[in-house]
Amino acid sequence: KQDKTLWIGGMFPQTGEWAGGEAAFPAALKALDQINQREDILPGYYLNLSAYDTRCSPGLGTTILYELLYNKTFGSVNSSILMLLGPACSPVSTAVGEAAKMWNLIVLSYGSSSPALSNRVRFRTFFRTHPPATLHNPTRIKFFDLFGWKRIAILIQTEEVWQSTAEHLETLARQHNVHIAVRQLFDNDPSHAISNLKKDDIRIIVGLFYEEKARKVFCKAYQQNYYGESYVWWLIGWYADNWFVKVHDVECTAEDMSRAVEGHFTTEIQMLTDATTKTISGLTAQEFITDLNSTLRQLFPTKPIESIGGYVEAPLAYDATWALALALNRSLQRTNLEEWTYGNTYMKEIMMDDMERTDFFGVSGSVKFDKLGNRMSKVVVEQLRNGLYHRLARFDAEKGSIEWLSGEEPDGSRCWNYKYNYSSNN
Ligand SMILES: CC1(C)CO[C@@H](CC(=O)O)CN1
Repeated sequence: KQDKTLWIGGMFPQTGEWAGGEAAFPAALKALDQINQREDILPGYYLNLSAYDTRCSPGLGTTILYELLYNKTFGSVNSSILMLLGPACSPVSTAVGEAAKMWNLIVLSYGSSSPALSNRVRFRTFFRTHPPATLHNPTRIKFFDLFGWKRIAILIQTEEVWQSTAEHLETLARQHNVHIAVRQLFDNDPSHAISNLKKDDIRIIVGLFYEEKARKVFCKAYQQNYYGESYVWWLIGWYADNWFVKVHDVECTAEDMSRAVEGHFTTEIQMLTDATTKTISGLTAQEFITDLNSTLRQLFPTKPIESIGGYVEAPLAYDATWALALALNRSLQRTNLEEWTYGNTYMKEIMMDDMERTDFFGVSGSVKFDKLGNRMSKVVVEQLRNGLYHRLARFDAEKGSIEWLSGEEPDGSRCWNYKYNYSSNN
């Protein structure tokens, strides 16, 4: 008996500001193949994906949305897409997510970090397996509490994602009687902001900026002698590992930069679980990555794996595809999805409810959404020592617990404890 087809849309950027679709699309297709082989998921149906390249452009993403909505005929039957997998880039998710709710279309992103997307009024039907950038903040506050760091500054590049993350950090800080003494914004040149931090004798700084600006910040900090053991920098952890010695765009040497950045902490969302247990797909996270690596080597034979767009986020795309299929599988028990049309708010409410029930173990860890449609994940804390990043701890924001990694727990004797047990009462 020929299975009937259910359609979903897909948006995967292959070029642009963030070409996250390069690795995310193959990962999503792997999940789709595995799902369509499972008799217990959407029995009697074949889940088909109509995917497009958004080039990380909001305008193109919007035209693709209309194409998906109004190109009523997929394959041989008239059908509407039940949900949208993607977009990846925040600006595209902002445009598409705001419009999609008007068609009662659920949007499940695997790559958008903008805190603005947590607005449940604007993005009523938006979910994401990629946590918002604000998820770093509870981890930062936890460490400030731990070390009695009471007086903090935030150095912010003027971009929506960083400014809204800073606002969230300030709100959290107030609840934990941590004082955000200074907020310094900069657009392109951080020199003035850094001299202000120095004038205010700030010692603990949270840096919210992209990698290219990070190099500018630390070259200026080096030149103003605003670095060393009396300063504790908290940076974003997903820059390239050697970001500070790629000195092509700053006037400092790799030596200067290495001295300026030595000892800083980073926070990064964990996107591939360390667990060795089988996930919803039957594969362990390692088996998934090994299989993905061999596929990516074939697709991009000349590119080093880590430089393929969305390589780090690929587990989020794989798990998003599973989350989408499992939600539809639940809805199938309650309503006839073949009769779905975009005006059917009754069916939309069922699918929303079933998406909100998402709760399974995937390759990126436990997959669940909070009431704003945000993924909750663990956050890894690292420290740069002698130019190499060391994993210190993993923080579970949901439980508020820190898991110290191999011998890094602060026992008062280790180098990093005396070095950074700095109490900024000044
Ligand atoms: C960790 C990062 C690089 C943050 O930006 C995301 C892309 C975006 O939010 O536009 C992808 N993942």
